[in-house]
Amino acid sequence: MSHLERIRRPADLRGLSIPELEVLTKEIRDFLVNAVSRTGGHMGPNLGVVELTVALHRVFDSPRDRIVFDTGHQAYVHKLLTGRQDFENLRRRGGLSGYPSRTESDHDVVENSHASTALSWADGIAKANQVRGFTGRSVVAVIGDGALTGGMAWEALNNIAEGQDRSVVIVVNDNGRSYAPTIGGLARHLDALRTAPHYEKVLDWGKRTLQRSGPPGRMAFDALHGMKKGLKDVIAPQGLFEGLGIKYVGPIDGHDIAELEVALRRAKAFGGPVIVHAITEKGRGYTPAETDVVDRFHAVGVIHPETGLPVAPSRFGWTSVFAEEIVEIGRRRSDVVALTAAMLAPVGLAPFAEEFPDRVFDVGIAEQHAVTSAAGMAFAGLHPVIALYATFLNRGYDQLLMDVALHRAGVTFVLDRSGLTGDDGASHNGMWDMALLRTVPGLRLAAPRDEATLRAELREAVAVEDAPTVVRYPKGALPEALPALGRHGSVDVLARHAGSPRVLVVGVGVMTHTAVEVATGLDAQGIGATVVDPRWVLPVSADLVDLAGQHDLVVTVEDGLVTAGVGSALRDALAAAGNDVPVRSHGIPARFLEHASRGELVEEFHLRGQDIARETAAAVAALPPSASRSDGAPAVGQHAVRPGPDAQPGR
Ligand SMILES: Cc1ncc(C[n+]2csc(CCOP(=O)(O)OP(=O)(O)O)c2C)c(N)n1
Ligand SMILES: CC(=O)[C@@H](O)[C@H](O)COP(=O)(O)O
Ligand SMILES: [Mg+2]
Repeated sequence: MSHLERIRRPADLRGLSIPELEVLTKEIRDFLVNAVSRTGGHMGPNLGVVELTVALHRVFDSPRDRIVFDTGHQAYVHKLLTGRQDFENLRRRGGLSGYPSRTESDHDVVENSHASTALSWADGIAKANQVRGFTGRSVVAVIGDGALTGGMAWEALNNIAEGQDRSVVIVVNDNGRSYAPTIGGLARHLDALRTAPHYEKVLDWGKRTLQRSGPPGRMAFDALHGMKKGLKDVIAPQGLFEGLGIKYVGPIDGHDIAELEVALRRAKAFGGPVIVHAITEKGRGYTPAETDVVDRFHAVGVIHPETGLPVAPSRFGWTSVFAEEIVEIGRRRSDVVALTAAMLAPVGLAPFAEEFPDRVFDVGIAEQHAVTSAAGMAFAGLHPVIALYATFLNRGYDQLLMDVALHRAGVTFVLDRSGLTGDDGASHNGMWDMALLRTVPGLRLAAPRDEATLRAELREAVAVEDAPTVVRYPKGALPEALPALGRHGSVDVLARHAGSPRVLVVGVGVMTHTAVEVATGLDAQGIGATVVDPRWVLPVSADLVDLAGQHDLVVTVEDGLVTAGVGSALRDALAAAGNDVPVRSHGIPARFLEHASRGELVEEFHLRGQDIARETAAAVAALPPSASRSDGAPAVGQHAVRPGPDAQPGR
């Protein structure tokens, strides 16, 4: 039986010698490479925290001492050491979550995978321990150098510094990268601190050499030692943290368990706020990750463990289309600039950065700052395009509302991973953007259905200079092209089936493909359905309201919150127009979703074409006979016009 197999709980670590621990860490790395190669997941981040996590669980007494992981993507080792070693179904329905999960273990605290929150969690837990009289308990927050660039982290540091009698141990897991190398002044500061080992070595050399060379040498060393504070502030300027009132311990070799344990025990004994600065290597111990220049295997799909190469080559997807089109736009528009929150490559901005290095800005994991900085850029004559994953825009909602929209700033938001993403768990689904953005006055949101509409709607978006625009699309591969048969005003007509009563099926974005399947299913039952794509889905256009009002039943299908998305907006608009045509909305339920595949969630929420067709047919059968508003001929057709090349966003 391996050392790892004998670890059932953290206490089992404490009897191991350093040589045994070294065997254990090798076993853990081998386990991670083999397991994550089969399922996909966060390989690099977890290979970088093997020794750190072992040391943490040897020094602290989880769950009495709470250990909080920021973002949570680097908690696989923590799971292995707390009784969870079945990674067969990692990130799959019924298997382990890719993030901490309270239902899996009482060693887990934060399930949210949005970065930069751990210090605030730790501050809150420490305060609660104090108020409740729980003495002798430590709270540990493990935060990456990337997550430390998030504003929340600094709000928390400001507060943690106030609690000089609260034991908060902040472990900065500094591997110098988010995906790419971490940007900004903080990164430079951490770099400076990283050089500190040289500072200590210089001082040791001074002690050994100068003091042995007689009075002149001793005088020189005394002068050097007298300058220690000054020198240290120059060579190893931990003033930033100690100036806040937070003791700084480090930098520590984050792969030396003995050194880590000495530092962590010092920090634990300190009894107040303390930072342990651990220098780690993302992807350590696995050559394909160590040599990966893009992101050190930050997040991988299923790969060959020997080579690290993907088993299935990645397909040309939504992100690739955006990556191409934004470069084309950049060539035509010198005022267009791009912003990313530490995700340049994942959101598809690498080609833009390659061609326009002075017109792309990586702000770190700082979405709030990105949004308001973009408002400043727009005010000063640029057209910023902020590319984010949809779920991370949640963090910049107030800045979008009050800095961009209030000032009618022409800023374009490109939201990748919108809708159901699935395997990354509850906080990664891009399910809230349309519900949130419905509330923003003046904002216009487009949801392309295929490559052509993504290119067209992106071009239309950057042409708007007096309001925020949003273009949102899902994760992964592009669907087939879905050309329009015609247009009803600003609304694309995709399919028309005669029959009575008449149903209007409104598809939002990629869900228009499902809408077409719904109409086909209804047609087979003699129910006439017309399928439309509003393109600019929020605010709901007068053309769509007009069209809906001519039907006997309206069905909407969207990859967003069913309670507050396009369907509910259309229902409200029809009511405001005095039209009582029933509207059946299909979308994502307003609850937190367990990790599963996108397909499993689509099926669970009855969002397949056949599901919606079946439910719609039942609704039609229940319509009162008087409901029919016409002879069943499709309401569109006579008004249909060919779509213009770059139609203006719906007003
Ligand atoms: C608010 C937010 N924005 C973006 C992300 C995407 N993201 C996940 S991990 C990561 C990089 C984190 O870097 P770091 O904190 O240094 O941890 P490491 O992966 O290096 O261990 C990013 C940007 C996120 N999870 N949350
Ligand atoms: C933890 C985090 O936020 C990212 O690493 C995310 O898991 C990546 O998602 P994709 O794999 O969809 O790019
Ligand atoms: Mg990092």
